[in-house]
Amino acid sequence: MPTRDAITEALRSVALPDGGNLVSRDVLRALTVEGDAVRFVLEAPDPEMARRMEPVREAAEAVVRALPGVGSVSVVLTAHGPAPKPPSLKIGQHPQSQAGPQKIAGVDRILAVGSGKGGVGKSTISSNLAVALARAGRRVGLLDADIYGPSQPRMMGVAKRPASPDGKTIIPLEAHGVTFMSIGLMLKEGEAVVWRGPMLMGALQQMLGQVAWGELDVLIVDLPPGTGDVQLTLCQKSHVTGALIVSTPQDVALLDARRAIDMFGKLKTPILGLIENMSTYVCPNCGHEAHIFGHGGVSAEAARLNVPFLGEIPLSLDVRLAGDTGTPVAAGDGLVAEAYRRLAERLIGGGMA
Ligand SMILES: Nc1ncnc2c1ncn2[C@@H]1O[C@H](COP(=O)(O)OP(=O)(O)OP(=O)(O)O)[C@@H](O)[C@H]1O
Repeated sequence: MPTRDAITEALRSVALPDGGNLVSRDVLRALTVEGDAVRFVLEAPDPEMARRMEPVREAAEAVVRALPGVGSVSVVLTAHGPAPKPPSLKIGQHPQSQAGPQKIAGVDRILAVGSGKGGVGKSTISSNLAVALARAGRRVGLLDADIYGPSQPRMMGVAKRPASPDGKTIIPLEAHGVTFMSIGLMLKEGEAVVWRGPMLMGALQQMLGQVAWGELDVLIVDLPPGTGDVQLTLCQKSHVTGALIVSTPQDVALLDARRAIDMFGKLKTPILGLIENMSTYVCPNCGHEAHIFGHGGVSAEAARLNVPFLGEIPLSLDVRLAGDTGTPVAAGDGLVAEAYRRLAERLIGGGMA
C-alpha cells in the first residue's frame, strides 16, 4: 500500500504554471489512501487558475499512478469561488404590493410636514421641530423624504451613508437627539434622482419599512414641496397621524398652501395645523420688528379654512446660518429656539407629538 508521505513526495515533482509545485504552493487537499486507491483534491486559488491547471491535474494523476502499489487514482480540481459579496442594499425599486395603509412597528405617530411650494422653509421647520421635540423629552424620528432636493443631511450635520448589515434593514443615524434618515444619504452626492413615480414610491416604502426606527413617539416626515407621488404614497401606504403645513405670509405661498391642504383633504389625512415661517424680522442690531412678507396672513388663512394655527417662526439670519452648519437653531437658545420650543409644546399638549 502506498504511504501518504510517498504520494506527497511524488507530488512535489509537479510544477504549477505560475511557479512552485503542488506541495510548496499548498494546493493539495483531502488526500486519502484506501487499499490501492488514492484520492485527493487540488484546490486552485481562483476559478481562472483552475482552468489553467487541468494539465497539472493530469500530471499529478500520472505521477501517483506510477508509484508502486497504486491501483486507481482520482484527482479532483476545485477552486475557491470569489469571496462572497457583502449584501448590498438597493434603494429605489418598484413598490411592493401592500394591502392598505400600514403602521410602522414601534412608531406611535407620523407627522407629515408639507408645503404648497418650495423654499418656504419646510425642511428647516421639520429639523428644528424634531430637535425641539427631542429637547422636550420626546423620542423623535426625522425622515427626509424630499427625494428631489434632500437638505436634511446638511441641516442636521450628518452626511454618512447609513449601514445596512444584512442588505435589508437600514440603521438610521442619530443627530441632536433625533433618529434620522434621509434618502439623500443613500445616494451619491450630487446624483440627480431621475426616478419615475413608481421608483419614488418604492424608495419611500423602503424608508418607512426597512429603516430600524426603534421606539418613537413621533416620526416627522419632511415631504417634497407640492402635491405629488411622494405625498400620495405616504398617505396611502402608512397611517399618517396628520399633516403640518408650512407657509410664509406671502399671498402666493398661501395660495399654494391651500392646494396642499386640499390634497391632504382628498387623501383623508387630517390637517393638524398651519405654521407661519419667516413671519416677523427682528433686526439683530436695533431690535426693530419688520414684516417683510406681510404678517398674520397664515393665521387669518387658518381661521378661514377652519384649521388650527400652530405658531409662527421669525425670519432670522441665525436660522439659515445654523441650517448651513448642521446644528439647527432649535438646539440652542434665543428668540427662534424659543419659538420652536413653544411649537413643540403646543404639539405635545395637543397629543400630536
Ligand atoms: N425662519 C427663517 N429665517 C431665515 N432663513 C430661513 C428661515 N426658514 C428657512 N430659511 C432659509 O430658507 C431657505 C429655504 O428653506 P428650506 O430648505 O427649509 O425650504 P423648503 O421649503 O424645505 O424648500 P425645498 O422644499 O425647496 O427644499 C434655506 O436656506 C433656509 O435656511
